Amino acid sequence: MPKVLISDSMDPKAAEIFRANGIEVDEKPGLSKDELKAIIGDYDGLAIRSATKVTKELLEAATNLKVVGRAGIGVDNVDIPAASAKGVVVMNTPFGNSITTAEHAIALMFAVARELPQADVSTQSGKWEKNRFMGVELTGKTLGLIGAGNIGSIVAERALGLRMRVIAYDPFLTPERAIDLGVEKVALADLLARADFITLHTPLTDQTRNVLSRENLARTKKGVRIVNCARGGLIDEVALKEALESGHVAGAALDVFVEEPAKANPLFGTPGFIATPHLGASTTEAQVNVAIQVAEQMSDYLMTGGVTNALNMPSLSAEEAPKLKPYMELAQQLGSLIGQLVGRHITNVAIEVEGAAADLNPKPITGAVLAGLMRVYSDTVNMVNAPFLAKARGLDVREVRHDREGDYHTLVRVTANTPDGPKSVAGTLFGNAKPRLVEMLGMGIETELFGEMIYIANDDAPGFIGRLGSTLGEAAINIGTFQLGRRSAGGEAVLLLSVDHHVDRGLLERIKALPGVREVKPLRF
Ligand SMILES: NC(=O)c1ccc[n+]([C@@H]2O[C@H](COP(=O)([O-])OP(=O)(O)OC[C@H]3O[C@@H](n4cnc5c(N)ncnc54)[C@H](O)[C@@H]3O)[C@@H](O)[C@H]2O)c1
Ligand SMILES: O=C(O)[C@H](O)COP(=O)(O)O
Repeated sequence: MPKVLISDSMDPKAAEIFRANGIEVDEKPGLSKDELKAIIGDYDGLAIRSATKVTKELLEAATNLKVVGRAGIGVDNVDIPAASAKGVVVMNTPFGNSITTAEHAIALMFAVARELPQADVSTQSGKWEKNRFMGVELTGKTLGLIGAGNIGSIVAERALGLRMRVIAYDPFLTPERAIDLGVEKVALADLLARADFITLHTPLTDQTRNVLSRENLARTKKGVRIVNCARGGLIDEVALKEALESGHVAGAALDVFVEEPAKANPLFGTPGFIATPHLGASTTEAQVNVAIQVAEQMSDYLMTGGVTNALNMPSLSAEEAPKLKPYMELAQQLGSLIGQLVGRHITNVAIEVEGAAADLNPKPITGAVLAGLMRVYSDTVNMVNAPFLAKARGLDVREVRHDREGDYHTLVRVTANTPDGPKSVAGTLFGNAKPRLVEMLGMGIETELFGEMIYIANDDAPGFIGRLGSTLGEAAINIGTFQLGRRSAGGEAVLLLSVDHHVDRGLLERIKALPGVREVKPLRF
């Protein structure tokens, strides 16, 4: 039974769903880094929010981990390249808390426009500072959105309802989408110069880090008010403090900080500054949404292989997964066979599908071929890390889909280009379920690929099979299956035999020494 650890506080619905899916679950929010590292090896899945840091070091200790599920959007607390290299799927719930976070941004915009938190503290301390708190209206003001994705779009819609004018800087926003949203797409410099309010809704990346840098803050309109419900690190906090103190920035409301938990921060105590402790997603509705989604997605993956909202693997729905499963098994076997036949000499690989296979999502098939192929480099390779490993090795991968149907109702062919020319293997499914090799190096041969096998290329000549049988018999090696393919009578032939025992180097040398043998390789599936 797979085991999942929930290491951040999460709605109880998550644990209920894991249990209902037959998954054992432990809820241990608030563990220290070392405590988490000490137990992570026991778990197949890790469900987190933003507090748990999934570092390379933690992943190294996570010897059984298959999936990290983020109940929320931002995954900057997960080392995705390290997870991918380890073959761990990372998934998030990209929509579950968008409305809630957009509402928090709007709430902070009002709060900063009318200094609501400051007025609350003053009033409750017995002062009646009616003249101190002179705010501004939102109506008619220009709101500058930096990032117009899921959350930014909802903020835009709400702001238009408040009769604001909305301009947006987002290099990936298409002109059509901007028209749909009712926003004006602008360059960053234009946004900085024109916005009365700026709200940030981008992930933290190398391109967005410090997007409100000291220089860019200086380019903003005097009296601008700034809201950040996206990520700390998008704004230079020290420069923002100075801009608030000088009065260039009239107010700023931040939900997120460079360092979290933000127990101390240069901005704390600065006039015009409002802080919330990363509450953007903290509503009952959003937390129920993301808990349900993450538990369902992780359960699908652990129990059926279905993949939804993964950041390092193509999606595979729970409906597709059972249909694709035998294909992935076949694809992995073909990749493994070609890898074992040609070793590390492959420069590029083509994965062709025809017949029924051509109607399927090709990505999982490609991933499975690469997972088999890349075994020549690493024993720990799987569908998640194989494409990354292939890329790192400079392997060029091509997917080809044929509409034609050949001799088989469904076929997957893998062709590797090597310095000795192209080498290919092909397989089908018997009864839509059982993988079978049907072609090898241009010759028809029909066999299952399993356990320990021996591949022999030889000259098709009388007496060879008898001599091979005797050689194996003398070594007490029992033959399980025996399949022969040949290009033409008396020409080049291939043999694939499964054996019940491990074949040592000495025996392989004796087979190689038999008359007519061109090549011998042990295979393992
Ligand atoms: N405070 C919270 O509790 C909270 C809650 C939810 C999400 N978030 C954060 O909000 C952010 C946005 O979430 P989302 O769901 O809208 O994400 P999204 O992926 O839907 O949208 C992000 C947008 O940023 C744009 N973008 C990317 N690079 C950019 C750049 N260099 N300049 C300008 N725009 C750029 C993208 O094109 C995209 O449209 C994420 O960082 C997420 O982690 C915070
Ligand atoms: O990216 C997100 O989804 C938010 O930052 C929410 O973070 P949280 O789950 O820690 O509240």
